[in-house]
Amino acid sequence: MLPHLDELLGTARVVSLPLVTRFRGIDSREALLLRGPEGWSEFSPFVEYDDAEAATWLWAALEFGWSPTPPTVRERIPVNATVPAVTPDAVASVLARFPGCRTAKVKVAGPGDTLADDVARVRAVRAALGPAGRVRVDANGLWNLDEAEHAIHALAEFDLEYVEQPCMSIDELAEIRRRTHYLGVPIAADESVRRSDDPLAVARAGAADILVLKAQPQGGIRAALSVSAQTGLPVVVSSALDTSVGIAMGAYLAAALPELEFDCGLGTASLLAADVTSEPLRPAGGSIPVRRVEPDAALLDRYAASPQRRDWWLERLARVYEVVAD
Ligand SMILES: O=C(O)CCC(=O)C1=CC=C[C@@H](O)[C@@H]1C(=O)O
Ligand SMILES: [Mg+2]
Repeated sequence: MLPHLDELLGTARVVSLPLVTRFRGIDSREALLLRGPEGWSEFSPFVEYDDAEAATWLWAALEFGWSPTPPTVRERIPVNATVPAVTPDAVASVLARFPGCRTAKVKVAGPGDTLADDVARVRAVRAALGPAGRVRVDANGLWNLDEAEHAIHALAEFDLEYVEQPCMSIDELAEIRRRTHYLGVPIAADESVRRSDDPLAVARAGAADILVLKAQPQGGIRAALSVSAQTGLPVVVSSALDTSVGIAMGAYLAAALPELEFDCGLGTASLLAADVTSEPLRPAGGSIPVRRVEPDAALLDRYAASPQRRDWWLERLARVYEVVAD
C-alpha cells in the first residue's frame, strides 16, 4: 500500500520559495515535492513541527500523489485575500495581488503588534473592500481570554465574517464564544482542528461555529472530508502556505465538499514571490481552478534549496516515513 521510501527519495525535489511579505515569521517557504503515479504532490510541514506531527502531512502527500482524487462538484474555488501583519499603508498593495477577491482574511495578534495596530489594519482592509466585502481575522490562538474579548469587541465595528482561533485551547474557544455571542461574530477553529489528536473535539465541545480545514495537516483530502461530514459544521478550506502543487490538494478538497458556503484561504500562491510552475494557482476573478500542477524543471532548479537544506528535508522525509510505516 505504501510506496517504497526509495521511490519517494528518487523523485523528491526540495525548493525554497521567497515570500512577497513576511508571513508567520518566515521570508521563504521550503517544500519537498514528490511525483507519484497520479501526479506531483507536496510534503511541507513547517520546519518547527516534529516528526509525529509531520506524519499526517506525509500521509496527505502520499494520498494525493498515489491515489485518485475523490469526485468533485465544482471546477473553481472562490478564495479570500490573505493579509499578513502589514501596516495600513501596505494593505492596498497586498489586496492587489488577489484580483476579484471579495473576502479578506487579516492576520491579527501577531508578536509586536498592539490592538491599535490590528484595528488600523482591519480598518484599512474594510475601507478597501467596501461595505459589500467580507472581512475575517485570524489570531492564531495568540490572545488570552480577556485580550480576545477586548479585541473582538474593538473589531466588531468592521462587521467581521468570523474570528479564526482567537485563543488556543478548546475550553477558551468555548468560553470566548459564550462571552462574545451578543456581538454576533462567529468563531472559527483552525489550530484546534489541524494540530489536535482529535479533530472532532472542538465541534463536540460546541466551541466553534466554523471549521478551517487544511489538506496536508489534516492527513489528506479524505481525512478532511470525514471531519467535515462527521461534524456537519460549515468548512473553510485553507492552504498551509504551500507551493501551487500543495494548493492543488486543497483545491480538490474544496471541490469535493458538498457545501461550500465561505470563500477559501487557497489564494496564498499570491503571497509567494516565486512558484514551481509558470502557471501557478493564483486567484483570477476571485477564484482558483481545480487542477493538478506540474512543476517546471527550470523553476525546480532555479529555486532548489541549498544542499544542506535539501539533505535536511530528505532526512526528515526518511524519518517521517518510518512513523507513517508504523
Ligand atoms: O487562510 C488563509 O487565508 C491563508 C492560509 C493561512 O492563513 C495560514 C496558512 C498556514 C499557516 C497559518 O499560519 C495560516 C493560518 O493560521 O490559517
Ligand atoms: Mg489560521
